[in-house]
Amino acid sequence: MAMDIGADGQSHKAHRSRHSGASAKKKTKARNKEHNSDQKQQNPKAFAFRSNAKAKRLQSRAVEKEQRRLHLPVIDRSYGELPPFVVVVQGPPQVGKSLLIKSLVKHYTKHNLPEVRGPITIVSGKQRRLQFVECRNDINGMIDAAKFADLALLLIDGSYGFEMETFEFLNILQVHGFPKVMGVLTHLDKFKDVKKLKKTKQRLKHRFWTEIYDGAKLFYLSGLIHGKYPKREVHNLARFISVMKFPPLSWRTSHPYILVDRLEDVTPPERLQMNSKCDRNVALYGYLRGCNLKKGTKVHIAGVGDFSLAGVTGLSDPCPLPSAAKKKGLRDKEKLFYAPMSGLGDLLYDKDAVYININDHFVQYSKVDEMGGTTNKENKRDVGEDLVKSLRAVKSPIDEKLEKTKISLFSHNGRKRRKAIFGDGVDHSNLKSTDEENEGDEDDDSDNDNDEGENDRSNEDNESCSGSEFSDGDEEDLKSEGTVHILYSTVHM
Ligand SMILES: Nc1nc2c(ncn2[C@@H]2O[C@H](COP(=O)(O)OP(=O)(O)OP(=O)(O)O)[C@@H](O)[C@H]2O)c(=O)[nH]1
Repeated sequence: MAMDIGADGQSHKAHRSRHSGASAKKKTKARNKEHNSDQKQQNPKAFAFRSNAKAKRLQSRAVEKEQRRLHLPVIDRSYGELPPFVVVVQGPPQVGKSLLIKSLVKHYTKHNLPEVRGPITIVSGKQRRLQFVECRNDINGMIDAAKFADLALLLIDGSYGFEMETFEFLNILQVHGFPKVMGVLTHLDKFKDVKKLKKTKQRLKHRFWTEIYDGAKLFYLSGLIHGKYPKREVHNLARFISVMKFPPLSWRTSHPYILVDRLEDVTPPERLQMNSKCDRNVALYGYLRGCNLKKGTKVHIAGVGDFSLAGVTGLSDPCPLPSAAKKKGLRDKEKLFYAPMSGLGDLLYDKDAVYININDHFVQYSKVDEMGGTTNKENKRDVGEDLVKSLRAVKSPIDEKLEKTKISLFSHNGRKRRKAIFGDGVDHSNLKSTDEENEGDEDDDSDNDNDEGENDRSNEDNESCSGSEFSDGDEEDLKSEGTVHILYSTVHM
């Protein structure tokens, strides 16, 4: 035993640490803990990873970085306003493709789409336009869609599971550069059991991931509300599409291609009359993507064949991006759309005409009383109203009527009456004699009779020549006299 002897001569016992008992145990525990933690904090990076998932993530990131370094950077050659991105909606029959496009169009434009036909272009943001296309369910339709899709929305019937169409389309996408893909599960309202629904969602998600890649986005549409997808879910899906990035696909950036959203047969009618099976001239309209298209290059029209271009013309943008960049978001006025094949907005463009479709219940005519006058105060007939009414009741087109018309240059009767009526609704027959003018007054009455529903031939003629004042009797007279009829049916709107 050691003994210290102090200056005062007293001896002190050295401290003996306790080896047993509660306090000894406590101390040993604390010492061990300290020792362990010291070891842990020694440069943890120098040793193996601690979290499995984290290591996996780090590794895949490192590989990705390495791959990016090995590849040439993708150069986006596009300049100016980008053409709309194409969103292809694909899925087996009756899965809800049309309904989804209608819901998305309604979300973006606040307009109801009567039917989905051809590409539908909409302005979805200040810098972005989208073109929705429904993918046909045959192999050719899928191949075509894979060629122009920037994003493919794969619709899957959740209550049924994956179907062949989805796998086929995925395989086709593989060989076309694989654009962005997003899955959408529908018909989930058919599950009554919540547990089963949850399990099915999980199962389908993992199946989807094995087909595409781990973490591929799968969207759930829980069911229908008043025959439409819930607004909140459509809104979320639309947000995803709006912020999605579309990296350029290398083959596409080096080849010009057009998704045709309108076509028009511009073959001269005379050529058609001579031979109904003659070669046609067709004008195709659409946004040019990829690179520049030159006149004279050969083009391939999917499903039709190879052709040489007769000409290329730059047209004004039918669905331009909003110009002012002041406010955040889009004002309602700027939410534009263009869907010439679907009849959205009841507006249809043609090369030389614009057709406006107005539903019957929006059109109101003032009533015509039995005496032929209108019931309004001034007792005047509106020229425009007559014009529209006569056009609505036309039973055969003008070319058919012209075919039936006979022209004789010399009249037997010296007292003939000429009337040249033009489609602008104005009677140009100012050369009438006085007695003819009197007859004209009578004509007014008989014309009104026609309006009340007489369906004889002269009535048809009257209607076609838009604003004519001929009565039945007069028409017969004219025929027998062989007067030349000049009919123009141009309508200025
Ligand atoms: N219960 C239920 N019905 C749905 C759902 N989605 C779509 N439908 C219905 O399924 C039917 C078919 O919808 P469409 O949008 O015409 O399907 P589609 O894929 O365009 O059909 P095709 O053009 O024939 O291939 C419609 O009657 C929809 O109301 C859903 O999530 N739940």
